[in-house]
Amino acid sequence: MNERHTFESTHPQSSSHILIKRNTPVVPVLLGPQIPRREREDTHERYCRALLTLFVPWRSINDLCKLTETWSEAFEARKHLISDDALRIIENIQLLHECKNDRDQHLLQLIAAADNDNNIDPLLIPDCFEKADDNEDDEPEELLQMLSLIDETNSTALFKPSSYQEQRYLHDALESIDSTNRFASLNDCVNTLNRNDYRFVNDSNTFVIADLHHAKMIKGWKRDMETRRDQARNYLISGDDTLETPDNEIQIESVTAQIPTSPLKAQMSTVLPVSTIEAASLPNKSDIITKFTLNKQQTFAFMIISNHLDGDHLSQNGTLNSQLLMCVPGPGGTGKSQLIRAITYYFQSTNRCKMLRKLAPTSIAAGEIDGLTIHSFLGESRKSSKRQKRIFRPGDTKLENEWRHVKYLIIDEMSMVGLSLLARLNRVVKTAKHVNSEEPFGGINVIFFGDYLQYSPVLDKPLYQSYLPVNQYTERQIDIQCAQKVMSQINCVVKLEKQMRTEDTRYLELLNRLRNGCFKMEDYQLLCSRVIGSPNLKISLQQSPWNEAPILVFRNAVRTQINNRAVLNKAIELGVKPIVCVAQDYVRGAAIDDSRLRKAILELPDNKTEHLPGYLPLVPGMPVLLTENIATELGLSNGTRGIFHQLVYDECLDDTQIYQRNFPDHTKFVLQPKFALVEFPNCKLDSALSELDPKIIPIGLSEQTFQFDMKDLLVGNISKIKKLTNRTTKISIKRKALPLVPAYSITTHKSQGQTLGKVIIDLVVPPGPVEIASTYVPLSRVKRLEDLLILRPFKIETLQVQPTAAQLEELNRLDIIAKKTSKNYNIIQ
Ligand SMILES: Nc1ncnc2c1ncn2[C@@H]1O[C@H](COP(=O)(O)OP(=O)(O)OP(=O)(O)O)[C@@H](O)[C@H]1O
Repeated sequence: MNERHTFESTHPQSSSHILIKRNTPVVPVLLGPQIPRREREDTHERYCRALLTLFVPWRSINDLCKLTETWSEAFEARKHLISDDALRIIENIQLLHECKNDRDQHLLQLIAAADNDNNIDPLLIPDCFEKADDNEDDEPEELLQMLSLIDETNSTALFKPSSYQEQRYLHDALESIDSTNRFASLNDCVNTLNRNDYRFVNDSNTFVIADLHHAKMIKGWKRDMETRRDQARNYLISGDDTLETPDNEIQIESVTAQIPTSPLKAQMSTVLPVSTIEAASLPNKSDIITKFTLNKQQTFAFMIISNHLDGDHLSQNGTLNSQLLMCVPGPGGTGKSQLIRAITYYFQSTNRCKMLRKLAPTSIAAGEIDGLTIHSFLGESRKSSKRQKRIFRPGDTKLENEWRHVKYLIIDEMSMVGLSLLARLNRVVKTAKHVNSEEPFGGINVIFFGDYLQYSPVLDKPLYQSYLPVNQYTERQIDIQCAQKVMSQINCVVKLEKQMRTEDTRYLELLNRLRNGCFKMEDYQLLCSRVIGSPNLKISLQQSPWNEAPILVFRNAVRTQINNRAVLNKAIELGVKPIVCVAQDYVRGAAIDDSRLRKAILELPDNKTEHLPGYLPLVPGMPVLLTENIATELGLSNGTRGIFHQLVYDECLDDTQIYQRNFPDHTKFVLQPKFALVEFPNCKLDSALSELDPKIIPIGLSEQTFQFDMKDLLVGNISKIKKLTNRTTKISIKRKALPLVPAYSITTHKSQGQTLGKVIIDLVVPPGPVEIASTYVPLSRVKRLEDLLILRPFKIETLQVQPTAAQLEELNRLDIIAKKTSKNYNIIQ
């Protein structure tokens, strides 16, 4: 029995807590932030404070540190009170910090070994490698106090774009849209709006005050959605409709001639743009090729994969590796998604859908192919901090169950997959499969789809990145090299070249020249004929269809401003009062009192606030984008388009003065929204939620934490600035808001992978590097030139960007493998 001690009766926790002294040695794991490093000057004070509170007996703060002492003086003065045992623990804490350097050295040896024999055991590489100093807490109280010392008139720029050119760019982009007639109602009315006698209708059907019934309904909807999401995910992972797979269940794979009959399965497999499936008996391969009207190249790829699945590859050319590591590259619109649908249908119709896993780097791309995001298998979500990452170990039954039956892995939108992301996935799959670590993905067959000339991954290196020697190896560098090795082993390539989306051959040829870096003067002239204001262009942006066409821009700040204007313009057209939801921001659980800080944070573009907007203007019938993955499995993810129907909110009084500058005087600010009802036409819910129409989804408040740098707000205080230079000026903000933004304008990045009806595109690129994707992605979203308008005159040079050397090298490599593939599989061509 361990020794137990009670607290004194005056101790606040005396009735609920006791102290236990363990008889056997244990390794304590401290919860909370890590103990700061001893040797760093900027963290030494915090180091002393942490050690004093942990190792020196104390009852009140005065026992630890006098008012006149610094924490390091207090620590020196009380060090003798720390026992020898405790001093050893302190040394071990420091040792732990130092061990991280040794670990790096160890990783260096691993990569050297990997270079020699490509034999990295995934279990030897740690799952989460954190830079030791990354996660030290900020001191918001101190920073907020400093802010209160600053004279408001001294602190000018609250939110300023990084450079003059950038500022200029944002200004010019907005001016160009303002000079069209797109927001004519807003411009005409701007004076009327601010006049007190102007009458707006309060739209009480759309904006409804919450009551008890709403509170009850939102709880029920949430539960219902969660159950349906789990069912859908379970089906996508295991092909089963049941929620749990018991650990000890013996799984027998049977191949029967039955078509899946579950309503969920039927519902998940109906996304067929070409024709509908009404299969009564098992179709053979040629039936599927006909059903999906696959072209020659699509058919070739389909046959390679389906033959491999059926074991027919063994009878092919004996030199072929039995593991299929395939790549299907193709420009936008060449039918990659269509081919994936046909492959999926083959797996389904032969009752082998458990063997196929479809993943994509973004939730929108995953939704396109009825797949899941790569991230959802890595245990990393946007919400979870580094410390909350799921750690995968061999023997993790949940992990093994998730991958038990998977034999084929489709990875779509490969241009957006980074080397480091691929390496992490490779490691997870190897751990799950428990098999020979030499084989990429533990022997699973992998098929990559995508177009390397489209947008590349954010904060990661593209898969085609060639090897660059580095001085110091980190886990990231090792990851990158592992993934490069995987990509170098691709053994089968089928290129898709026939354009299936674009109907306008002249425009198609223009797009091809653009992606190949040989854009001509006549192409430029053709595009110029679509610039708004061109003499022969007789269109009005005030009227359908152009008043509904999304405006594709490069910068989030421009997108936000255009959206605000578009919503206000629509409100005026409808004669309704403008309504704006304001986010609720907190620092350490408390609302922000300082009005400058509050305003500055609310005005941040939503790409800096974990996609929760500070201001969300709303008008009935407006297009919106969801900014959070509510249920990717049900087609409700970050980037999904919807139509706003209703807002339910609590009435609350607040000082709205601080928001007023951004919106007209008559705007109503909603500070406590409860939920919004949004129609998502492509949502995969099989039946309507209780009391709602089909496809209407309630979107509740979301909570996210992000960092805000107070430097710009603090610059006025010269005397304090020195103190700040050596430490962080960032504070953590917790925001509650609806995860929705208006979708009148979207960024070009978000448009990748979508076919759009009519679009208005800005082709003037912002300061900074330009890649082919910058113009190719937005221009290739439409089927015909006449579906496109260009916001303002642009330079031909923007469209004469060449593919990078690394891109060209990889495209050539894939070309060579494609030729070999064609020879090896000539029987099925
Ligand atoms: N074999 C086919 N028969 C008929 N229509 C097809 C075929 N292949 C593709 N399509 C149609 O062409 C359009 C573009 O196809 P898809 O979305 O599959 O291309 P993609 O290569 O995935 O494009 P992106 O890279 O932009 O996502 C779609 O409307 C699709 O239905």
